[in-house]
Amino acid sequence: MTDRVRLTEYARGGGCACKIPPGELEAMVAGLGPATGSAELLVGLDHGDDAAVVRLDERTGLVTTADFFTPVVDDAYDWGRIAAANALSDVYAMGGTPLVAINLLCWPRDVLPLELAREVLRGGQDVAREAGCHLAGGHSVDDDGPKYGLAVTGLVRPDELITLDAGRAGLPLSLTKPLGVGVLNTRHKATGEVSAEAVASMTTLNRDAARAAVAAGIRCGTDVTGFGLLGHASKLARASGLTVALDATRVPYLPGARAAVRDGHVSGGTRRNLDWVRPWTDFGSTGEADRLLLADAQTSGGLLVAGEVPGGTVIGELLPRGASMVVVR
Ligand SMILES: Nc1ncnc2c1ncn2[C@@H]1O[C@H](COP(=O)(O)OP(=O)(O)OP(=O)(O)O)[C@@H](O)[C@H]1O
Ligand SMILES: [Mg+2]
Repeated sequence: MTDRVRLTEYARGGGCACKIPPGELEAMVAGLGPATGSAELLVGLDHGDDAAVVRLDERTGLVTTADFFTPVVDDAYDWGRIAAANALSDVYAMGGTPLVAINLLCWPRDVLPLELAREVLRGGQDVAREAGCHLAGGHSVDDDGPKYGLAVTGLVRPDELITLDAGRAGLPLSLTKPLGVGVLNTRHKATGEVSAEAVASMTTLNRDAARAAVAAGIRCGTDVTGFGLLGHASKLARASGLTVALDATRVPYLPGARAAVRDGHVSGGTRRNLDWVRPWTDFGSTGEADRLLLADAQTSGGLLVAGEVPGGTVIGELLPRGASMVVVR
């Protein structure tokens, strides 16, 4: 029975493309602050950073984040690994180290066998182990559709924090994973065709990229996930009060990504991302296929950082704020 299940058939939107669109999310959470706790809040809701951070002492910040989503691939073990790598990524994106995580699981127990859920959890466990992060509990709910992810707690040195608002004009922008997992996952959902490169990319931890970024003195960045490169670059530009200039010809893509766009495998989330950034983006003569690829909703994407990092690709730079907040050439 478990062999015949196609998990992506149970997903309304795939992976990070199932997120509430950026504009709607920001309207929804606007005004939820200010902070009310006793610990000093180092990173809160202000700019929509990847995680919240509170200060424990002079040298230690506590990082906390949660992420869960619908199946992006049919293979339960791979989906578990991808969801865990994606959730852990938000701690890495802040320059932190994950310490302990708990599973968040929604499962349609009348429809899908629990042994399949075990496979999902096994995938998450293996990736958490690779990250050196305890997976020590969780919460499980009977639901209409499967969803999985982690709540992760980590540590960061306050002077090594990586945030959206720390950009400076003149810094290069680097990306540490190729784009295209969104369109490849959309193709997988439609046709069953597996992209081994996409699975390998999504299950790769952002740990080494984050360590390299911190070692390089980088203090501004984020991970590229559901809002696509353009969406996350927009948030960075807005928080830092700068313009992001992207060189579309330098952006790396996974094999097959361009063909997947050509064949129409573009998720609703990706189209919404593009619509969201249009008002402040100068696309020059960039064609529609490239615009869609740059807006492609990623799941467990790479880091976008202000600086140069070993293993990353320089794809643009930060400029003083100009007429457009994002410029694509
Ligand atoms: N329901 C909510 N209440 C309060 N804040 C929220 C809520 N949902 C999202 N946020 C905040 O909005 C910002 C953007 O959320 P989003 O999930 O896109 O970030 P993220 O965790 O970096 O995403 P990803 O996992 O795709 O990298 C974050 O700062 C997040 O904490
Ligand atoms: Mg993030």
